[in-house]
Amino acid sequence: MATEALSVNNLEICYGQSRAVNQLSLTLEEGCVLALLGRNGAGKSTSLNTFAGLLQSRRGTIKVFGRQVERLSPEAIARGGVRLVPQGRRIFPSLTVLENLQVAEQQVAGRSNSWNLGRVYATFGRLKERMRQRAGTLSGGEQQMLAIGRALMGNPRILLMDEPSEGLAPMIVAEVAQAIKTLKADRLSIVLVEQNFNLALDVADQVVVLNTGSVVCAGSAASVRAQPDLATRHLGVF
Ligand SMILES: Nc1ncnc2c1ncn2[C@@H]1O[C@H](COP(=O)(O)OP(=O)(O)OP(=O)(O)O)[C@@H](O)[C@H]1O
Repeated sequence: MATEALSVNNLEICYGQSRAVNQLSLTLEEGCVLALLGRNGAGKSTSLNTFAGLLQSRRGTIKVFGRQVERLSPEAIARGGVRLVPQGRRIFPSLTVLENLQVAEQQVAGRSNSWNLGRVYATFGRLKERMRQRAGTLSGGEQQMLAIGRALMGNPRILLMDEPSEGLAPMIVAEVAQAIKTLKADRLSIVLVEQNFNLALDVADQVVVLNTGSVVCAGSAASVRAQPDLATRHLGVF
């Protein structure tokens, strides 16, 4: 039977009195990619930040490999194997590639520390070539690889990726897609927030579409692909 990596049930998330996400439920199976899609302001980043413990939900549960985490600190959730690749990358621009990776390194007690510098460099050859270069001088695509590499150095079991294709040229988006496929082949479980519909459908197994904080469609990537009008209605894709 498939193992549930992340299981979210009936989540409600508010900013003060304003409700950003309502009754969100989803299940991410181990080794799969779940794409969370929707227009600007749909509630995607809010949901992802809540899964990472950066925001507190008002209602609902979040389970990571069966363990309830919605009241834990971001640090405890990260130690439990959940790592966020934040929107805008948030690397340290004045540090080198190597230093960025080193400061992100975290040994996790009780779990095999399967990610290290060597493995990150083997996955992203470009980072190895540029390891002495200041991160702020990397191209957008390279910075995205570094942001993913930093998350990997924390030995995640679940990666939460917030719009990794943002601001990247199509050729580089293809590289990001390839990287996601490589990580999936390594059995990482991934929630991918995207506005790039084609990238999301290329790599995802499951798709959840949000509109103004509510789920308007959920299903396999194949079933979403078979509903072309959905993209126009909820995602602004023409
Ligand atoms: N810090 C905040 N305080 C108040 N409201 C917020 C805050 N952050 C987000 N919101 C609101 O919550 C809703 C969901 O925003 P969110 O950033 O999650 O959307 P998104 O789907 O990630 O959009 P985008 O693709 O533009 O990042 C929006 O209406 C937004 O204005």
